[in-house]
Amino acid sequence: MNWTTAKKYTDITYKKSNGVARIAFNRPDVRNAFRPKTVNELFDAFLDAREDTSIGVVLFTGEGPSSKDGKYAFCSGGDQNARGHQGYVDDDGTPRLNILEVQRLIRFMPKVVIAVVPGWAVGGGHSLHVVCDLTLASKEHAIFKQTDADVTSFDGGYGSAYLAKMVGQKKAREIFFLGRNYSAQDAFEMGMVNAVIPHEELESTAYDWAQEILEKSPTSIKMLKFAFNATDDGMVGQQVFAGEATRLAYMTEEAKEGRDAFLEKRKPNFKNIKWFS
Ligand SMILES: CC(C)(COP(=O)(O)OP(=O)(O)OC[C@H]1O[C@@H](n2cnc3c(N)ncnc32)[C@H](O)[C@@H]1OP(=O)(O)O)[C@@H](O)C(=O)NCCC(=O)NCCSC(=O)c1cc(O)c2ccccc2c1O
Repeated sequence: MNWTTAKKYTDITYKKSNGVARIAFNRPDVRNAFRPKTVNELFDAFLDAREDTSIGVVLFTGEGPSSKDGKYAFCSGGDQNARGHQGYVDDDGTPRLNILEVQRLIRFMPKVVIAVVPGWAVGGGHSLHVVCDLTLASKEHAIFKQTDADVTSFDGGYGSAYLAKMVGQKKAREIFFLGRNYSAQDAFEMGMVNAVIPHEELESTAYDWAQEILEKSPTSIKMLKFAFNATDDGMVGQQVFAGEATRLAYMTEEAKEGRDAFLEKRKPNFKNIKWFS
């Protein structure tokens, strides 16, 4: 893996290598909790990865270990020190819940996002792994836990409802209502983790998975992602899928005839276009 720093940030790291982007929380001493600054940086990096046509897969992870106690974390959710009256308070004093915008960016980007979980995935950090397309977890250090009900928070979107699609209603309710710790193996058996990987091999395995995906047809991968999403995302899911279908339609001869006819101020001639079934 030959990572090159794509952009320098304060709260995250952002690197690229051979078609893969790597975005990582970089606040290991607070278990990679996110504050508004972290979330703004995440949004910026994910947007760059979405727009970079050389990138097909994003690895989303957490730097570590903590300099205080040597423990690893993917993310422990919203930084409780930054939590104000109505949300997580920005430098300008505005309260925000903008991690949900990052969730939507991950969900709707036409690229595969893999959560690479080296340690704790907790609260809003748990929800982030849920919204990613795939999750790989450290055999020794990954722990999954939902603390929302301990801190009067509730991710009522993908974090809970989509989790229930993944692990079943009873199990999802147990995860949220009891807030217990689950190992990588527990999470794998529930269906919310794709593979349990020895810690030392976690990053290289994630990179190998990314390279395997990059051997596939980009159009197939993005249409499949949007098709998987569509059944759970309602009209927005249909819109995102249809947007890509429109792009494919724009590439046809009949679309070019429609555009040219308008520009040439004539009636379009679709007579030679076949009605394939
Ligand atoms: C993650 C833990 C279970 C780890 O426990 P452990 O015993 O290993 O470590 P410590 O507790 O000693 O933590 C070490 C160090 O880190 C600090 N820290 C950890 N997590 C946070 C945090 N989230 N915010 C601030 N600081 C944190 C901790 O204080 C220690 O500092 P020292 O100075 O003492 O060294 C455990 O740490 C834990 O339970 N953490 C809290 C998890 C949590 O409740 N997260 C918030 C859930 S709510 C949320 O994330 C959320 C955010 C949103 O923006 C939403 C938006 C819209 C809808 C829903 C949202 C949402 O649910």
